[in-house]
Parts: sequence; C-alpha cells; structure tokens
Amino acid sequence: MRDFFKQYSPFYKNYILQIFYAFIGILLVALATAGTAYAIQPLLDDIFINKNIQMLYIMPIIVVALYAAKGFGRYIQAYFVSYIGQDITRIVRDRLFSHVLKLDLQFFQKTHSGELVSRIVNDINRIQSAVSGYLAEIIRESLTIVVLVALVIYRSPELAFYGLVVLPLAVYPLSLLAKRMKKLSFKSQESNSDITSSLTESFNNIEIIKANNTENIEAKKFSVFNMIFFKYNMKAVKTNELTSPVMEILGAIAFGAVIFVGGTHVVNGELTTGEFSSFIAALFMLYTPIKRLSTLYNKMQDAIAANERINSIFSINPTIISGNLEKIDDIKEINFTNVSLKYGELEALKGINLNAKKGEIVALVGDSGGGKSSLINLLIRFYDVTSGEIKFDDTNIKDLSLKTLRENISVVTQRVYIFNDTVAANVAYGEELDDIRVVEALKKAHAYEFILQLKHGIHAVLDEFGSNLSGGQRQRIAIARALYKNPKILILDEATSALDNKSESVISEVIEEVKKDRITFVIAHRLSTIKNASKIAVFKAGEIVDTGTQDELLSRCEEYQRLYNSANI
Ligand SMILES: Nc1ncnc2c1ncn2[C@@H]1O[C@H](COP(=O)(O)OP(=O)(O)OP(=O)(O)O)[C@@H](O)[C@H]1O
Repeated sequence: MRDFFKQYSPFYKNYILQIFYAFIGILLVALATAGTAYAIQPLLDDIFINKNIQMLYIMPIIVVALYAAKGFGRYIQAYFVSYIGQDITRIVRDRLFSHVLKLDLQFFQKTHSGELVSRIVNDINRIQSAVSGYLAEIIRESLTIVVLVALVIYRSPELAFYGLVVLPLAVYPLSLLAKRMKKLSFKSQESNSDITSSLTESFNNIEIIKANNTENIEAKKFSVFNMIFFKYNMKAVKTNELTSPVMEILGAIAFGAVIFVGGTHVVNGELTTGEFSSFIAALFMLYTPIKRLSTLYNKMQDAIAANERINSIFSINPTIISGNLEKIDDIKEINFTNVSLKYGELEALKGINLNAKKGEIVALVGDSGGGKSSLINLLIRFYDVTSGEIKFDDTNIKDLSLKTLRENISVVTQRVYIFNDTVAANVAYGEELDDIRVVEALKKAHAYEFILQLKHGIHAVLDEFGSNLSGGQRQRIAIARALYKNPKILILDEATSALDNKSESVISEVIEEVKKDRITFVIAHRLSTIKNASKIAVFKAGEIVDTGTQDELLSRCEEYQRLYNSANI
C-alpha cells in the first residue's frame, strides 16, 4: 500500500487547493462526530438529571449545528476528493494510452486488444477511488478514531482499556482477509480482461460468426468467461463481507466487558450516567470508523492489484528505438545488405541483398510465407534487422527518427482502413488537410471521378468500414491517402489481391504514373500486376533466389517459372 501511495504522491502537489478544502471537510466531519458523542454528557446530566432549563434551549441548537457541520464537511470533502481522483485517473489513462501506442508492433501482435482495452478502461477506474476517495476516507476515519479515542480515554482511562484492547487482536484476521482479497482482485481483473477480449474478438469477426452459424458457440464461450468472472467476484464478496462480522464480534466482546466494568462503577456511584453514556456512545461511534478502515483496506487491495497490472504495461519499453536524424532530402537508392530477420526462433529472412533505385518499381514475389511482408516490416521498422543493414543512400535507416522514416514511406495494404470521417479527412489522414492537395491525390489515384458522384464530393462522410464504397474504390482512396504524403517510398502490399481485373489494371496504371519521383515496392501474388516492374525479386523460404526483369526470370529462374505457370493456370 505504501508503494501505491508513493507512486501517486507526486500528483498531489497539483491539487494543493483542493486538498486544503477536502481537509477542512474531513476535519469538520471528525470534530462534529466527536462533538456529537461529547454532547450526550451535558444532554443527560444537565437536562435530564439536573433539569437545567437553559441547556434545554441550547442543546437542540448545538445538535443541529453539529450535524450541519458534519453534512457540509462531508459534501465539500466528497466533491474535492472526487475531483482529485477523477483528474489523476484521467492523466494516468492518457499516459498509459500514449505509452501503449509507442510500443513495438510485436507487443500488439502478442497482446489481445480486448486485454488492452480492459487495462486502460477498467483497471484505471479501479485506482480512481484509491488515489483520492479511499485515501480521504482513510484520513477522515483515522482522524475520527484519534479524536474519539481521546474522548474515550478522557472519559475513563480504565474503561478505555477494556473497550480498546480488542483492536490489536483484530489485526491478524483482518490482514489475512486483505491478503486473500488482493489475490482475488487480481484474478477477477484478469477474468474481466478475458471478457473484454472475448467481446472484441466476437464483434471484430461478426461476419465470420454469422456466416458459419457459430453465434451459439461464441455465446457459450463467452458465458464460460462470464461465469468465471462471476465466481471470482462472489469469492471477493465473501471475503470482503467477512470483515464486518469479525469486527462486530470482537467489538461486542469489548462492549460486554465495558458494560460490566462501567455498570459496576455507575452502580457504585463512581461514574455519572451521563459520563458512562457518553463513553458508550463514543465507543460505539469508534467501531464504525474502525470497521470502515478495515473494509477500506480490503478495497485498497483491489486497487493495488489493478495498479500492478497497469505498472506491468508501463514497464514495457519499445525495442525499436528512434534515431536522431530529423530530415532526409532525397532517397536515390535503398540497399539491403546481408539482411536477416528472426521472429524468435523462426528465421524469416536470410542474407537478403537487394537494391532499389528512385523511379524503379521493385516487385517482391514468391510463395506465401516466403518473407516478402517481413522485408517491408524491416523497411518501416516495425521490426529491426537481426543482422545486416538497410541504407537509404549512405544513411542507415536506424539513424533516422521513426517520425521522419515513416513520414517518407506510404504503405497500401490489402486491408483498407477507412475512418468514419469525410473523404478529404480520410485522404489527408495524419497530415494537414488541404482540399487542393486532396483533389490532386484523388486524381492521381483515379478516384476523383467517383468521389464527384458522391453527394458532398470530397466532404462526403464515409462510414467506418467504407461499406458505402466498392473494394476497388476503397483501394483507390487508400492509394490517394498514400500519395497525399508525397512519399519517397511507396509500398503496395497485396494491394490489388482482392480486386477484379479492371480495378487491378487501373491501380497498375496509377503505380506506373506516379513511379518516377519515388521508389515503389509492389508485393503481388497476381503476376499480371507486376509485369511492368523494373526488377522482380523472387522469394523462397526467406531467401531471394533470383532478381531480374520478367523476361530474364522467365528465361532462367525455375522458381519464377513455377510461380508464373501456376498463376496462369
Ligand atoms: N509477426 C510475426 N511473428 C512471428 N512470425 C512471423 C511474423 N510475421 C511473419 N511471420 C512468419 O515469417 C515467415 C515469413 O512471413 P511473411 O509474412 O514475411 O511472408 P510473405 O511472403 O509476406 O507471405 P504472404 O504472401 O502470405 O503474405 C512466415 O513463416 C510467417 O509465419
């Protein structure tokens, strides 16, 4: 718990004013609570026993004032404490999301998106109460305890001993319960992640689920996760709710002892009824904050478990480190020299040597799993070479900042990402929006004609999956987006695979038209897409077995002949 507050303590200095107001609220509540217990003595002794008429008028006013102070204190405390908690969680959530976005692509391939959503949404919510609400309650209850203990001792030190002796006895069972709570909280949070993961997976694959009639299977899979979550939560409830009876039974034992000893003193005339009642009231009031403190301690375990899960993500650092070069004026050629790449144990690329010049279209072909996309992954630095180097002219790509590197590369993949925004915003994604440049890019991508047919032209809003467009149209928007950046390197990774022959030939035309100012890489299974390539690299099991023009390869490369023949069957 100490580590938890140590981690969040730097935040508190931004909330000095809010803390001050909250503290005033806490103080009011603690003092008014003790004041209520104190008031019982004059109430009984002065009014009921000594029949003091003046006190009969004063006491009701005092009682109302005490409760008003308590109510007001609670209100300002609740408001300012919530403010602090909400604001800290907002900041931590922003930080966590920014941190996660900067992590390697590999991290996202290994971690389920649902799990990340769960950490960023649910786990951070769990720390919200802990950083402020629980802390304030801990302070308020502790303060109330201190004031009430002082009152109890002041009333009768001897009775105070009997009343308070059980407190240390409660520590052991309560700490056992807290330990169990932390374990259960961790499990419950993990199973909450499983639920979110299962949901995101189902919604992302809804078409496949429906097409295969697997709604019931998916619902059953989900209900298993849901049941586990339910069970952990119920176990947590069982543990948490044990705290109250434990405290109550111990409290009752102390209370019994106090009645016996205190009652004897009252009977012997050593203690007035008022004093004894005030003592009992303070003792009773004391058990509420003590019980609350122990429940709070349990609740804190949930927050601590969530925080450990959050910290485990904060502690992951990207391995793809940005270089320092912020500018690259021109790229005349790219050289891959002896490049190898391993994904764990799997050697995806071995001893790759390849040269690509400005104005060239370099095609990468080969069987599935040959390593074509891996080569592109290296160029964009989604992964780093295991050995060898990739250079733009004389510059190793690792020396460029990631921002500069990626600003100069556009990738068009088979899967087109359309955002629920206007055509213009989709084309200018990530760049400053300029309508004239948007139109230019759309024209270059042979997409302007059909965009003009839309009701609001480039300001027409596309839906998230671009489902109001055909596959070929979506792909041309993706190419327009790629060209909007005016990249020095253009990559088309299976960009035409899902298209019909007509759309494919339009896109081949586009590539031909825009090639002169850049280096273009095209990965295609359909060899018709790359017939005009300046150079074709033939991949097989992570190696380039030959490089040449279509005619050269057809005359000398067996692997290419095989690919060519199988493509033309
Ligand atoms: N992120 C990854 N983690 C682990 N292994 C990977 C990863 N990406 C690819 N691989 C493996 O590396 C090998 C090369 O894959 P790659 O995607 O580069 O082939 P490809 O030639 O582009 O195939 P395709 O034509 O099917 O897209 C394959 O065996 C693949 O399973």
